[in-house]
Amino acid sequence: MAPRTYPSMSRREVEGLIADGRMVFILDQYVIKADAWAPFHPGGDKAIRHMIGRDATDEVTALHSAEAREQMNRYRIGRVEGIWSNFIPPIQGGKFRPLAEVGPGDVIDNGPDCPTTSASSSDLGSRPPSPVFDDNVDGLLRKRHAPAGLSSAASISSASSVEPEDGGMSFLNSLTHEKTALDLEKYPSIDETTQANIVSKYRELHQRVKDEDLYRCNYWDYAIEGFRYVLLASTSFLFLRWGWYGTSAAFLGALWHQLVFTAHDAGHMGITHDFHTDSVIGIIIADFLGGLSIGWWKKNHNVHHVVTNAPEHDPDIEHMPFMAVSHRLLQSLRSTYYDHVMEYDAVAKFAIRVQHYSYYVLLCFGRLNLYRLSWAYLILGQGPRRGKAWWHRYLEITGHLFFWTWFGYGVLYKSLPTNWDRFVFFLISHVVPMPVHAQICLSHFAMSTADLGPHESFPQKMLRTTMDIECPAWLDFFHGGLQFQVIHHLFPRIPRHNLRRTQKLVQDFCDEVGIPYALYGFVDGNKKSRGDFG
Ligand code: HEM
Repeated sequence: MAPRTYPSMSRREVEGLIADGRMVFILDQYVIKADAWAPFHPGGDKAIRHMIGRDATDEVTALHSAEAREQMNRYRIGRVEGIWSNFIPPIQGGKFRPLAEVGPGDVIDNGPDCPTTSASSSDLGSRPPSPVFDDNVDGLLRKRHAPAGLSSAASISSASSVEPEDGGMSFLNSLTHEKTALDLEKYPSIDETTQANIVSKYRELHQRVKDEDLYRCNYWDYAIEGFRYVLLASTSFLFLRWGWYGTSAAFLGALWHQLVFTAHDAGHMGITHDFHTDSVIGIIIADFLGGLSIGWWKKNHNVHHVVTNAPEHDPDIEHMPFMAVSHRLLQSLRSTYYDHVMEYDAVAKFAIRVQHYSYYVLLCFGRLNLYRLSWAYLILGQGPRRGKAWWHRYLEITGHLFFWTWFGYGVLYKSLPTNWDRFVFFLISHVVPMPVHAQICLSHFAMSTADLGPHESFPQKMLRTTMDIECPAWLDFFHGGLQFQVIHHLFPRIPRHNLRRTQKLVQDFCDEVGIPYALYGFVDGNKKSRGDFG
């Protein structure tokens, strides 16, 4: 059968479709209209919404299987010529003109009516109502220098006396501009040619990753993980039997800490690469064994991967009123993920003032917050109700009933003699996995939260907003792949045990295109995240 041809579409025509409410993005020079598919999309609609009006080729390639990519061809409606100049998606505040608004004398072409050369002040002027450039909030609190070789996006200035009340707004805005300027200075220019070159080298890198077979999962590595899990579970069980309740709880906590890593791999389809198989693995580990919802996690995490470290869009850095990792959160931003305003109220003012002390304490109770979010997700049916993932919710609910039967009834109620023992067991088992929360925060909290505009390429943004942790290979099991967060963000479906090999290729890529690669020791990374050591 002759391949189907598609009409060439101008940028203005695409704009008109988006103004009419269509979910349109660019993929491999084709215009994709995803409206009909969105209700069935396992990745949810928000991930797609953040790509509207953009060339989503690299994001889509990173997050999908070859079969899903193939499936997208069905939604082609046209093609575009040359380098696509990204719009700011409507969900991020972009404004679009309906085609009807064009008068007879107006030229409709694919020209760059969006600035493409740099995030200049005129670019700022055309942006959504809230300012969008910034750096970390600890910039408000203390002064430190980034280690040599690392972007000064992460370096911080001092202004501990700042009170960002209404009168502080202009200060916050000027800080935003200042931090953005720093990023623009330290990272390659976001002009069209430079970014196109980075994209082209990134695609070559991806080809090298495939040529070196780095997507192939070595199941033996997971057999070793499985052996570790069984060892931790049996040790916990034996100590429970012997009446060593605290020790038993600690081993159970250690098991949960380790299990999260494999749930993360499965959530990204990074084990078998089969959507259903990896989903079931994820549900068994997260829901049946851990009492958490992998569906909630995926919904949250998918958005995090497409808008990493954007204060108003990325749920992974939205922890108001308890913590703020960007000064922009000190102005009651509206979260597009949660669809509500993250108030900078009296509670937030107090909590954020002491966040460098409360940080680790809050992390100790991170798991309790995950229960809350998981239940809300399952009870309110926030997951996909149609499409290939419709049944996940029911399996997850079964998983939660199973979890509370073995843990709530079997361990806490039946095996422990007193309420005090129950309380201590619960506390220890839930605090011991705390390092996983620190490991998750570590990758992003100290990195830039600036928005350099719609023309920054996917690879540059991932490298600017994410850091890796240096550790010896024998400690990889403890970090569970999260130490290679940069590599993971560039290629989320690569199996965890291949990330160390991929790191070398990424370092060469960074050297070639001149993007700093943020690599810290575990302690230094923590100092940066917490922000006031040293
Ligand atoms: C018509 C367009 C699209 C189609 C047909 C489509 C299809 C799919 C399919 C079949 C999956 C299941 C996993 C797989 O087999 O790879 C999936 C997952 C996913 N998609 Fe899309 N997709 C589209 C657009 C997008 C866009 C624009 C984004 C944003 C970058 C996106 C983000 C995701 C994410 C994050 C997942 C992972 C979901 C999970 O495993 O829970 N998709 N998509």
